[in-house]
Amino acid sequence: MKWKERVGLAMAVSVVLLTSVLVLDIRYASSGGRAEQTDAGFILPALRHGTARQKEGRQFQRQFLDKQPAVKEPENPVIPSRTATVNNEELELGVVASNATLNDDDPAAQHSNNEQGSKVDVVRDLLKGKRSQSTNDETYKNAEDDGDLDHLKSQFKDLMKYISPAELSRPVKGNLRELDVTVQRLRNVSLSDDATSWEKFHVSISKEELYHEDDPMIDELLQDMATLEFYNISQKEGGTQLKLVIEFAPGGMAMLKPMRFPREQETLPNHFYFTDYERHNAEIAAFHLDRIMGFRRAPPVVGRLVNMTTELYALATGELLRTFFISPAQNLCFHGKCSYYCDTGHAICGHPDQMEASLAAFLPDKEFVPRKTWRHPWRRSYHKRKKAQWEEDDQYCDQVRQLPPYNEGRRLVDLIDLAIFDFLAGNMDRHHYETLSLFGNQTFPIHLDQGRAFGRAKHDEMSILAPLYQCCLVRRTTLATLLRFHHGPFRLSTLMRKSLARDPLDPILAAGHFVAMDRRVAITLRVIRHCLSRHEADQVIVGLADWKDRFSHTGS
Ligand SMILES: Nc1ncnc2c1ncn2[C@@H]1O[C@H](COP(=O)(O)OP(=O)(O)OP(=O)(O)O)[C@@H](O)[C@H]1O
Ligand SMILES: [Mn+2]
Repeated sequence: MKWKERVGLAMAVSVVLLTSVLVLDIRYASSGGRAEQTDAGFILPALRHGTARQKEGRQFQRQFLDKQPAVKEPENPVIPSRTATVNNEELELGVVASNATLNDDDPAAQHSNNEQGSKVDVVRDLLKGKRSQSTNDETYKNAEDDGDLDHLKSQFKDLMKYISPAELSRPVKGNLRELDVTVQRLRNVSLSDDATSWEKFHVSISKEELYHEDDPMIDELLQDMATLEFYNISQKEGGTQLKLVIEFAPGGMAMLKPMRFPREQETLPNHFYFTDYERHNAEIAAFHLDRIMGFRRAPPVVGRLVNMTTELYALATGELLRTFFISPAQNLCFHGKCSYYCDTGHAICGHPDQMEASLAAFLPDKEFVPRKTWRHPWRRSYHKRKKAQWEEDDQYCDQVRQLPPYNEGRRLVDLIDLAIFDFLAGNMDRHHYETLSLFGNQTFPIHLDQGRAFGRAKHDEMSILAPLYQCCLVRRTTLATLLRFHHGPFRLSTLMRKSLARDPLDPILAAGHFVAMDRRVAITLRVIRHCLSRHEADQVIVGLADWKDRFSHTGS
């Protein structure tokens, strides 16, 4: 035998021996624990169950798991859009584009647009009254940083006559008449002394809001979700992207959305609103925004740094478990099973096994408090070439106003609140909404699923405001809130920064989003002003007559 052949033979023998050792190790492990095959190979059960074999297991995965046979092709390749221009088509606007004749010198209006010459540019110019001058972020510095509050106050003076000056300095009290109509009352339940924060949350939900302003129970719930030990995890059925249902030992559940990308990564330019990734930080920020706006219609959400080894892998079973693997960079990853982005090419990976996530408090069980799902009248087409009717018909709102439940009561104006909330957050993904059927139809829509908000800080998606500019309808209290955000001294960006600072994963948003929110407040106010230039104030501002009555009596 030649020297080269001998070396070759020796190497072949050692490969065979090494493989047998590996196989034996796995067999051994599987007799004690539950070795499971993943898409990318085997993972030692030691990782899954407790700490005894954990160190050894980690060493094993470091050494070998990335050397397993090549991973499968992604099961679910995402088909990219063919042309970038389709995006602009989606952004076409109706009534604002054709009618806007607004003009003011709000520096916040001078926003940039990456898509030169798009239809959105046209709308922006119309709203602005002249071509945007600046593409520089400096333009949108917070006013309080500049000591420039007087300048802000000089704007929208025309809108000030619909609110009282006191409403600029503190959150407005909505006209919440039925705060005492609660789950507790309608279901006739009482709480035990050792009730969990979830139980307290559930029974206190009212016909008007999910939780009461300043209720300390919400902080308790956030704290619990951020710190309590996970007891069980499973994949959330339904929905398009991966979500986990977390159960905590004392009872109580949360919906987990994992972090996929750093905060700075924006919606990919070729992604539609319906192919965009969900962002855990968007869920967190949207909860804070909803609360700051005084709606309290979004379930509480908190950020948490999750240990994937001990908190996820150790508890995963079945199909979910089989999707865990170690990446070539030695990070622990998994992808779960769902219809979008649940494959090896779009796996969620830790550093090496630490992962940020958002945890949203579960609403009460549907058996206990049933919910009704409604199709949103301003739903987008969710198709890369088709448009929805409202995108082409400026009179669309006239039809909606005829239909129950939009023909009477609060629902239509609630959807306009929701549109303003979504516009501030940049969320285009509002296809359905839910209400608690226990409370009938005259109750709020729950603000659920904000995972696709905060995707583009420099882009203002005007079409999100379609319910506002097509119906020309807004609650007086929402107008007061927007004016307060605009005038300061605590502008929306300041309030958001302060509120988000309490989250364990702060900073939650990249800086550009704070600038964007202040800018969008001003844009929304200009749209309302535009409506007021075309319609009687009583027709536009809901609750104006009531307030005038009260104001003339009390003077406050
Ligand atoms: N906090 C919650 N408590 C109870 N159920 C919830 C909660 N959040 C969401 N759900 C339910 O789970 C469903 C899916 O959640 P979500 O909409 O956030 O995920 P998604 O993947 O974005 O779904 P989709 O792709 O359908 O938009 C919701 O329609 C809702 O019925
Ligand atoms: Mn969604």
